[in-house]
Amino acid sequence: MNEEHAKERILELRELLEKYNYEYHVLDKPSVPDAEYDQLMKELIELENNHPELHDDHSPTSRVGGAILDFFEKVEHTVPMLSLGNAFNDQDLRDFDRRVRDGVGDNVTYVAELKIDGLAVSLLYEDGRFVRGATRGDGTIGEDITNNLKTIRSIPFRLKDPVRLEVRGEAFMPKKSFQKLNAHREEEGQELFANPRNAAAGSLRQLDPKIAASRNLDIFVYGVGKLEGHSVDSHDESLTYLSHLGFKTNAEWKKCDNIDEVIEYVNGWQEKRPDLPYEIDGIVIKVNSLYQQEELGFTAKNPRWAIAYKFPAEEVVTKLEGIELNV
Ligand SMILES: CC(C)(C)c1nc(N2CCN(c3ncccn3)CC2)c2cc(C(N)=O)c(N)nc2n1
Repeated sequence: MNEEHAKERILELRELLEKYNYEYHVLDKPSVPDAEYDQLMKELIELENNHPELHDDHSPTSRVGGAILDFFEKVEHTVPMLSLGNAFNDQDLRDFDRRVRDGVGDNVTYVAELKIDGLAVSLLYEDGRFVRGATRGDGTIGEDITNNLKTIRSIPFRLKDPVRLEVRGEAFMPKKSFQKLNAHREEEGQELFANPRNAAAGSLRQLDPKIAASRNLDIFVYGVGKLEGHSVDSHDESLTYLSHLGFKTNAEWKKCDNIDEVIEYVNGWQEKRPDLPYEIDGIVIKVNSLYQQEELGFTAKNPRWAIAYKFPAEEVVTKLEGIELNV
């Protein structure tokens, strides 16, 4: 194929694949089967390899994780990603509720949500386009894993509104994908992952994005770090807005009018936990009003307006060379 023709074909494929990618990742309504998409992508990768002079960072090939990185760039979070205080029983939750009501009075409602057991990440959007994704790291400095996060299909590349937004979420590996991955690794005589959280973290820390792309990772977004171009007054409103924008939020969250309803929700999910298709390690409880969150503020490292109720570790039976251990 001569130079002129190759350039034409590359530009044509880039446009076509961007359209298909937008349909698949944002509209979730692909107009071509995956096999056709993959075939066109393969053709473009080949053509671009033969014509490095036509390289373009915003080619669709950059989405499927072309270049293997030597290291991850450091990223400073504009709004630090805090950690959470823990509660281990009902009394801890009642103590938390008392502290909150001492701070803001008795007219307080909570939002309770499942605590997804994965890896906390932050996604940055400018003009409604996904520009960068990073690990939580130590809460202030994380690692740029944009290329790996691009392989998570539930991360929208373009939002419904052109907002500048930093959104937080938990990337995770569904239980079924974890079981399949470990079964494959066992066949290959490779070391197994201990749990889905380690498998998700290990996958997102791969320098070769093609490996992350093969791990069927997913994400639930749970909060906003920074939001320009729109305003919300409460946490339940921000969750609703995030799903309007095209994000995947966890549908099990519940607005609770008092701590008794929170305790009921916590006990309910402690029972239903094994039936979920993903792992959770507890429940996160947040004061719903953003104004009251502001009033309550933070301790040295945790918000006073949120707490994580931790479930006891699940009974796991580990077969170790035929010896049954209950750990
Ligand atoms: C925005 C706040 C601070 C209230 C907050 N912080 C969270 N986390 C902080 C601690 N994180 C953390 N991670 C590693 C080491 C220390 N802390 C991991 C995220 C939340 C995690 C989940 C979840 N997992 O499903 C959730 N539904 N809501 C959260 N909300």
